[in-house]
Amino acid sequence: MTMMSSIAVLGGGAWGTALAQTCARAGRKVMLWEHDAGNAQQLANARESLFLPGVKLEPAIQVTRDLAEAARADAILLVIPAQVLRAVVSQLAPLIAPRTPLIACAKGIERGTHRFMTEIIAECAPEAVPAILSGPSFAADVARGLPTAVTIAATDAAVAEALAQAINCGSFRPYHSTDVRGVELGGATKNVLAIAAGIVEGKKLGASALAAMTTRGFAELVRFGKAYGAKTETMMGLSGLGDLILTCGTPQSRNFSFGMALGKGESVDTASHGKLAEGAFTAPVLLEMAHAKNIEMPISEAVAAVLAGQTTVDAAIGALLTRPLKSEL
Ligand SMILES: NC(=O)C1=CN([C@@H]2O[C@H](COP(=O)(O)OP(=O)(O)OC[C@H]3O[C@@H](n4cnc5c(N)ncnc54)[C@H](OP(=O)(O)O)[C@@H]3O)[C@@H](O)[C@H]2O)C=CC1
Ligand SMILES: O=C(CO)COP(=O)(O)O
Repeated sequence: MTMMSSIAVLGGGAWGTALAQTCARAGRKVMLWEHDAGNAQQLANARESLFLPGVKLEPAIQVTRDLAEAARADAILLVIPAQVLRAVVSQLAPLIAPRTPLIACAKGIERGTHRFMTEIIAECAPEAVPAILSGPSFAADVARGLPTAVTIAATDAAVAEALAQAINCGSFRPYHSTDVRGVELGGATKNVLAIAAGIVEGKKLGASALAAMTTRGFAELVRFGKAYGAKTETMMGLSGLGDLILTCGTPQSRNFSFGMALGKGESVDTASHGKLAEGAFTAPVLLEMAHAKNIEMPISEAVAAVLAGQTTVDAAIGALLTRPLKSEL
């Protein structure tokens, strides 16, 4: 694979801005594409994203609203919410050169179709090379250059390795992998579990309950992953267990803080406080996919039921605690 000297980042939200910073620090020529006029203006003039206030863009980052300009890059990071990925990749597909790597950075599964992020890329841009970036990494930490490790996966090992090289900058350390499904599935699933962990915190159920929830949540992630083709080692790595530990442990996670608000009695409609909590979108589709393969996921099921208004937080906790006793394994 040839050297990737230019990288486009689609999405000037929190994570897109942080990844643009990283790519610039890695010495790449960076084009940051933002669809919203107000945020694009803020990025270009104030050199700050509305989603990541206080972080000044590296001078090497150019901002554009022209998708065709961004499409000329050697590799493109797709840093937009999971549910809009299809629309953006469909617009992008006719503009890119064949074999351009398109790296999904969203953590979700498409509602309605049950498609993982790289499946959407393969469908909408068949000439591109799909890849996925995921792992324990808060945008605010990465943007400030704090040490972070993530995983980047593509089916071709050489592509994954070249992408990892291209975005590696001292503090931001990407491991490479060919287990695409394992990497994308971990990130999507842990967001739902982080909502459950936040509920535990919001209800003040204690540190022991939080550890139990996180561990039994990981058991659900592994069951789901095995059924959908993930490697066990991947689920035990950065994009699975690593990200689960991160987002189940701090209100810095938007999914966790969404759950915390629910646990404190806020309504589903207001609990996100206007921030993106991907797990809320993933929960119902995760459950449909679990049911399709008869996989038991009681914690995820409880989150989905609370979000759909089918049960209350208290009733869901009571139901989880009174399930019949069973073998741990
Ligand atoms: N923040 C983080 O720490 C991390 C986030 N992620 C993942 O990255 C993904 C993006 O998250 P994040 O950047 O934090 O979210 P933000 O809400 O901060 O930003 C989302 C960005 O996507 C844009 N967007 C929304 N709809 C569209 C659309 N239809 N077309 C084009 N752009 C659109 C938004 O623009 P606007 O709203 O102005 O329309 C905004 O610029 C999520 O899947 C998240 O799970 C992964 C790792 C870390
Ligand atoms: O995925 C993340 C960190 O790895 C970000 O988590 P939140 O989307 O919950 O903030």
